This record gives sequence, C-alpha cells and structure tokens, in this order.
Amino acid sequence: MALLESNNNRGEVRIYENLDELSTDLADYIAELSEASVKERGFFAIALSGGSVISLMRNLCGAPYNKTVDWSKWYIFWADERVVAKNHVDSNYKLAKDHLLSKLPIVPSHVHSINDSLTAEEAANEYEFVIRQLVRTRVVNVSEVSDCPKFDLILLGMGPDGHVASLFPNHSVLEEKNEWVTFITTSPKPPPERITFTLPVINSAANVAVVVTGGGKAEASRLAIDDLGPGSPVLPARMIEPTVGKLVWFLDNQAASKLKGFSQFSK
Ligand SMILES: O=C(O)[C@H](O)[C@@H](O)[C@H](O)[C@H](O)COP(=O)(O)O
Repeated sequence: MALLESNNNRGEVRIYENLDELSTDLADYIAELSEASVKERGFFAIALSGGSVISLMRNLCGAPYNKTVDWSKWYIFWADERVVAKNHVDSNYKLAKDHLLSKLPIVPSHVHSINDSLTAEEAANEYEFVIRQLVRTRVVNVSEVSDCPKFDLILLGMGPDGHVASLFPNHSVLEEKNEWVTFITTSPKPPPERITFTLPVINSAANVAVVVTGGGKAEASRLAIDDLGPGSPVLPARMIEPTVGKLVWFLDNQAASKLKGFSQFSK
C-alpha cells in the first residue's frame, strides 16, 4: 500500500497493488474503527452501500476478525438502498446479507434495512424516523456541529460518473440541506427508485471511506481527489468533505492511475 501526498484537504489516499491487498487493509481499517468506537461509546454504527464495496469487505468474515471484533455492538444501516423487495437481486440489503451479514454474528435487531413495502418517498421518511429514534438513544451518535446523525463509519463506493450512495451528478438531491434521508425515482443507474443519505449526513460522519477500483473510474477519481483547474465539473464524490470527521480513499492501482503523483508512486 502507498499513501499519496494530498495537500488539498481531500483526505487520506491509500493506493493498493491489487484487490487482495485492498481487502486486507479495508478489513483492518474497519476493525480498528469498530474497536475504538465500542471502547469510546459502546456501539459501532456503520452505514453500507451497494456495489463492489461489499465483496471487498470479505476478509472481515474470517480470522482474526471473527474473534477480535465485538460484533454484538454493531448496528448496520445503508447509506443508500434500491427500493425493491428485500429478496430481489438488486437489493443492497440482500447483497450485504448474502456476502457479509449472514456470515457474521450480528444481532438481527441491529440490522436496519428499509421497509420494502413502501414507496420510495415513504421508505425514505420512515428510514429517517428510525435513525432519529436511534440518535435519541445514542446508538447512533449525534454531530456536535450539525443537526445530523454522526455515523461511526459510512462506507461508500463511487460510480464512473462520480456518484456516491444514490447522489448522482446534477441531481437536485445534492442541494438537500434539511432531510437526513431522501429519495429519487430517476436514478441513471438502475433500478430507478432509491433512497439515499444526504450530503449533510455523509459529511457529519466520524469517518467516511470511499472504495474505488478499476480503470473505468480513473477519471472520476482524478476529478474527485486532485487539485482541479477552474471550470472542472464538481462530482458528487468531490462534495464529500467531512466537517470534523476523517475521509479515507481506498483505490486500486487502476482507479488511481490518473492521479497527480501516481506515476512517481508506481515506479
Ligand atoms: O446501490 C448502489 O448502486 C450504490 O450504493 C452505489 O453508490 C455504488 O456504491 C456505486 O455505484 C459503486 O458501485 P460499484 O463499486 O459496483 O461500481
């Protein structure tokens, strides 16, 4: 793994030779945050996304984490979810359940998925209500600087267009300032109906990790991380700027290949 110098407040940029190396370090990173959070406040509230990030978390299912992580303190949420039945192949809940949650001793009542019998709007409202209850009891921490929950970790993937969660380029949800969870019905990436955390919630997290792999995302990674000239498009991924939290990028060689300084690192 190499750390790329970043002097523009775009967080820590970790670059890996291959996916195995990335998965190993990602599991370590998550386990360390879990330990620190459980020690400090007794809970670990983590929000997942859909896509490849879930399979890249696979090492958490084996040694040493099966023994060292206090899974009973984990509370699982989704930073975004597709509004489909929970057993549908497009469901982010199903993806996480099949590849991760079913292999970990997480308390079933700590898994907070959306109500799949509602419309997108209703599901977003209800999901926000659920989070508000858990903020009240401090299972989810509360931000000291905004009227938002402070998740211990929000894990995101990024699309080739620079979207994160279900925040797509040029969509009005990028402007949302008041809601914690909102909905869209016109996602350019199918399926069209989704709920998503808003930017204020993502930027209130204690930790945000963005996991990006593959050459098809090299240009979006550059636009999300590097210093840019005037007139460059502002991708949703570039709008991740945790107010007090820490941002870490997990990139493989290919996704990092267009970053300034990458050629120096790859020699
Ligand atoms: O449900 C979703 O579609 C997402 O949460 C989305 O934001 C995803 O994380 C990215 O599109 C990256 O997906 P890949 O890593 O599979 O490209």
